[in-house]
Amino acid sequence: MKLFKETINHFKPYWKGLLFALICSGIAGVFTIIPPVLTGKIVDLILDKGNINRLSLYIIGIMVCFLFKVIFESIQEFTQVKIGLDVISDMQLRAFKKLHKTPMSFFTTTPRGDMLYRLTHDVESIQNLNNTVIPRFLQQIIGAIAAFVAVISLYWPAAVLMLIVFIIYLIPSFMISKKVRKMGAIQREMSADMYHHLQESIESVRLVRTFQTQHHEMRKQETKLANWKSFSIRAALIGKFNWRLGNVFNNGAPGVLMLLGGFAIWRGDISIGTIIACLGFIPTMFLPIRSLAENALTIQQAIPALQRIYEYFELPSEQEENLPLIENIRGDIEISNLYFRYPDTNEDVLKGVSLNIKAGQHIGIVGTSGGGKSTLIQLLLGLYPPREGFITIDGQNLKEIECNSFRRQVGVVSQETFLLNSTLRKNLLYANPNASEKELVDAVEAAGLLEWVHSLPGKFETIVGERGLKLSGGQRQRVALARTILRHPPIMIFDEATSSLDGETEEKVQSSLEALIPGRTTITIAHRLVTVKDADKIVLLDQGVIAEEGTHEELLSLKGQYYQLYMAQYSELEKERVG
Ligand SMILES: Nc1ncnc2c1ncn2[C@@H]1O[C@H](COP(=O)(O)OP(=O)(O)OP(=O)(O)O)[C@@H](O)[C@H]1O
Repeated sequence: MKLFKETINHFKPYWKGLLFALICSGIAGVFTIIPPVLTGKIVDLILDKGNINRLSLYIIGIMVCFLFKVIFESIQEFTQVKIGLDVISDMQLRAFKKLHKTPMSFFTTTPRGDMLYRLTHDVESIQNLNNTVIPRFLQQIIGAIAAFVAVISLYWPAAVLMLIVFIIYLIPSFMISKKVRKMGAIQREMSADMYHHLQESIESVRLVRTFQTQHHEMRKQETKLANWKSFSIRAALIGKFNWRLGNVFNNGAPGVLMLLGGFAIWRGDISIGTIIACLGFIPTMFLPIRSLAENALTIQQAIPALQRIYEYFELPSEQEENLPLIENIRGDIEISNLYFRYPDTNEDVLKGVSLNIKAGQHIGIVGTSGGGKSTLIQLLLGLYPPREGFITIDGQNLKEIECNSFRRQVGVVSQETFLLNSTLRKNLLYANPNASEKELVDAVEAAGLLEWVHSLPGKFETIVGERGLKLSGGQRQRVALARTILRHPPIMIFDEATSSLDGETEEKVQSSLEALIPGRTTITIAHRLVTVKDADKIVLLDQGVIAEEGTHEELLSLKGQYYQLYMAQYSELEKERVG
């Protein structure tokens, strides 16, 4: 019922077009019932040896009716297919928008294959239903109603008899359809699971080859395929049985009608022409159920697909709508008594973290692996809400402002740089499509990439990413850096931005970064302490707690964890210096 209501809501904006389609279908229905009536009249005319001139008139009448039927049915079908496609596009866009608003926790707990399957295969099966079954079904239903009305007016007992046959067929057909629908839902879940496994295997091909787990992956896919196949065969068999049942009733109905009709003719209640006209209506009356049975699989696939798409409409949103925007931020950040644990876990990753960052300050965050550094940044970006505590930006609680308006003013460079399968220019301008050519060149120069770009045959138009030029780790990070520069963000975050670079490249990128820092609030996460040595304040995060805090010199003089780490990383260097 909910499914039905939701679907109706999607069609509401297109009610005018639907009404037009319905009118066309009604007109086509009228042209459907005239030919069998005329056929009956022709039979009676021939048997009574009546006026032969009327015979040609009736035949022309039948031909004209068929012509108009086809014209109106085509207009109706086209209108409905168009509306259906509009509705499907709306649905897909709504699901897509919802995904972009949903909390990050959804992405960490939902397989990517499942999301893609819903937005592609599920939408496709709804499309199949829309393009082929629904427009014809409307014609068939209207045709069947018109035929039923015509039979009532010709010889009502025939109409009652057809109704009884119809109901007898509907009961088993309904029960089988219910079963097929349930099976259809399971079948789609199985397909989505296979799709997810395929996608994961392809994405992790390097890992699979390195660990030589091809056989394991293949066996897994084979088992999934075998289960899916045997289940699909059962579903198809049951679906086909429904269709055969429809055929039995469709072919048996004329026999029953002829029995009743023959008796009525013998008693002189009706003419032979009348019963022939009634017989002519049987295929039209049975067409909707036959086509339902024939398209059972398409329908049964589309219903769970619709359900699966609708599930996405109900996903929670990251934030409520219409929160105030934050513009032109200065960059004051206050993190107060932050507690956080990831969804579906029961241990806090951050345990009472407090940190005050003044606009324009450079803060370094260091600490042991798994200490919660990246998590803190994710919370700062509003990607996860804290369990306790709060974060303010220029004095405004992050929870109470539209996070996207804040994120637009933050530049993040992390270890992972995602490149679009497009030109270098498009990849760079992704952060700021309105940047001028000069800004683009300046940003690339600041990131130390200009020389490299000029050495490329296609310069800025070189395709990079998935199917283009493969960039080294250092080049990728510098592209990410240039992107951030193009955005002129008042807040910048570097999360291990230089960790995958060799010493010489790191130095170059580091000096590019340092040139950007003055005047902006900057947070640098680093394992190599030398990266944050010059920061205004360094925070050592250990197991979700700020263990030490101060400048490089202050922390060294504490002779605590920072000192230990520093000595471990640079003891050789220090020894040399002291020596
Ligand atoms: N999506 C997640 N779901 C559950 N736990 C997570 C998730 N992401 C991280 N964690 C856990 O949270 C803890 C902190 O991780 P985080 O990535 O913040 O540490 P980090 O200090 O940045 O580590 P590293 O220096 O190794 O990058 C770790 O114990 C990690 O296992």
